[in-house]
Amino acid sequence: MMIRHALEDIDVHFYALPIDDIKQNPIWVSYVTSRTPPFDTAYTNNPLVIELFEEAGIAVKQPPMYRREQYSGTEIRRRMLADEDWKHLVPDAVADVIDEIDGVRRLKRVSGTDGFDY
Ligand SMILES: Nc1ncnc2c1ncn2[C@@H]1O[C@H](COP(=O)(O)OP(=O)(O)OP(=O)(O)O)[C@@H](O)[C@H]1O
Ligand SMILES: NC(=O)c1ccc[n+]([C@@H]2O[C@H](COP(=O)(O)O)[C@@H](O)[C@H]2O)c1
Repeated sequence: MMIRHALEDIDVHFYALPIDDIKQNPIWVSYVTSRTPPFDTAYTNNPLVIELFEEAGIAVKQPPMYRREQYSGTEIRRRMLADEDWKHLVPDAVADVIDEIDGVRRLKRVSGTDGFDY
């Protein structure tokens, strides 16, 4: 929903296909291609995904990282947990969805533990 809203706002036409993590690397590329229209290039920076697609003979392109120190899911979640500013790091549509679903409170709740801090 967040990706869809953000891309609609900048008039990018696309469709998203949900693909499960099947946790079986040897058949993962076959699983992906069985659920997608034909494609000749995969775009990713994920080392495992690069390896699996290249092994299967599918071309991979790696988009250059842009201001990675701040445009990072890990960094944005850290800011949410620390009550620091984060909305300027995501598209407006994404911030709206996170607000609508009370996302920061939910993140704080699921980041807790049921044990001691050692
Ligand atoms: N700053 C960035 N510039 C360009 N591409 C990026 C950037 N951050 C993530 N990507 C790419 O977007 C895709 C999705 O990345 P992902 O969802 O793992 O984001 P992430 O910020 O790495 O999240 P997390 O910190 O939770 O691992 C990957 O192909 C990744 O390489
Ligand atoms: N065996 C598997 O289920 C398997 C293998 C490789 C990647 N994946 C998933 O595919 C996705 C790849 O996304 P990115 O290329 O955007 O990192 C990730 O969610 C990753 O966990 C799953």
